[in-house]
Amino acid sequence: MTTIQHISFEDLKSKYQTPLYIYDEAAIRKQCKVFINKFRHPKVSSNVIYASKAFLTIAMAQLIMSEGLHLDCVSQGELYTALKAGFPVEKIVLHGNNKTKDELLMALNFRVGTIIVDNDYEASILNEIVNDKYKVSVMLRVNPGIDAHTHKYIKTSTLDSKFGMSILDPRTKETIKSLNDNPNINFLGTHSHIGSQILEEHSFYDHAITILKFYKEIKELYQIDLKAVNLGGGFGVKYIKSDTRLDLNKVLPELLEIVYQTANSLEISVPHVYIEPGRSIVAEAGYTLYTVNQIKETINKKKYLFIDGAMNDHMRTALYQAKYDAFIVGKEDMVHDTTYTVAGKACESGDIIIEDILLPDAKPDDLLVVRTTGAYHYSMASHYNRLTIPPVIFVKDGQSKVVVRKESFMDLLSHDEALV
Ligand SMILES: Cc1ncc(COP(=O)(O)O)c(C=O)c1O
Ligand SMILES: N[C@@H](CCCC[NH3+])C(=O)O
Repeated sequence: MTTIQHISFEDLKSKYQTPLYIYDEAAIRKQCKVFINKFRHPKVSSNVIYASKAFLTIAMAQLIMSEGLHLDCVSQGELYTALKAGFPVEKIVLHGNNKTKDELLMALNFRVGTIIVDNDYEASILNEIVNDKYKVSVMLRVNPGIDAHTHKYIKTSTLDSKFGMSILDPRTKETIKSLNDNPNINFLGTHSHIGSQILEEHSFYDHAITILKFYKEIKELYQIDLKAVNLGGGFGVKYIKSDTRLDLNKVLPELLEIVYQTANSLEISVPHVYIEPGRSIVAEAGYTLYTVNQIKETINKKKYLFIDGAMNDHMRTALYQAKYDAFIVGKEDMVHDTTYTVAGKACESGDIIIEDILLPDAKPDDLLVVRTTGAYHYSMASHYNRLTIPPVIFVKDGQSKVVVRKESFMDLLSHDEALV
């Protein structure tokens, strides 16, 4: 792979320098279409909401809008980006486990489509501030206690999780009742998300069944037939060759079929189903292009390949010990017989991009492309050591377009105030 969308990595380097986040726009669009076309069922209505935390810029919000997905925002910043992009407000879902009253008011003022309430305290604030001028749709985030097989930092559904209210907690049902009874709220149902980068399809099915059983309890207790269910995201992607990609063509329709069958057998209404994928829309469409700066061998013969980026633009290895695949441009067909640890410029021993990867013999000025960096890379980037955050480009049909321009040192200083 020496080109991407018919453009060579060398040309991208000459035009934009490195490090550089590159998105294959066609690949993102293709993935959106997979979700839109496969998350369908003749008897179940459904929508796909893109979880913007994975990667959001104005251009990305516009892409998502043009593909017809809804948008999940978890902060005022994400919400503001979406609104600036012209995203239809009724298709925006506001999340967050720790929303301030200001955030809730902002959501109400802008008439955001749906607010997902995290807990009973937040529900009490919302119950107070809604009014009869605008009947907002609301869901409650619940925690079904599904132990998904993924890194502990990206599990979200254990009983002591900071997100949502446990379905085993009696206060959860009371909160649902209070929201449902509020005449200024259109209470839709529950939201739950079992974690991220889940590669076992059964976790998704068990999740749906558990939630629908909870819906049955709500119906029996309060005679409330909940209208909708949001089953979150978490669809795993392929980072390295040994990962088996989740088969979305199978999982997405199957999930709706399971909702349909389970609702019927429990004798509850079949709810409208939302899902909220983030990573699976963008991860594999993204690449980070670096230039090899130095190669260093330790006394123990460990070989470091120092690139011109850092953990700042690639946080997931330091944070989750995530594994990545990479290649050296123009050397893809050479023998891969040297083990390198790819590391960056940050002043941290944990500043590792890839630990132990087999590559061909590398030289300074080689271009290194790290694959599958489209999700939670740009969005988690930092300015540690006052490094600038790389620009972001979209490529498609031989054309490249800057969607986030290169930061300058002046940008870095733009919020500083001098002492004297
Ligand atoms: C509430 C919620 N929805 C959606 C997502 C998106 O998850 P993913 O990027 O794994 O699809 C997350 C992140 O884990 C989340 O916390
Ligand atoms: N940031 C995480 C996933 C986000 C989880 C959101 N609840 C990652 O990079 O894998």
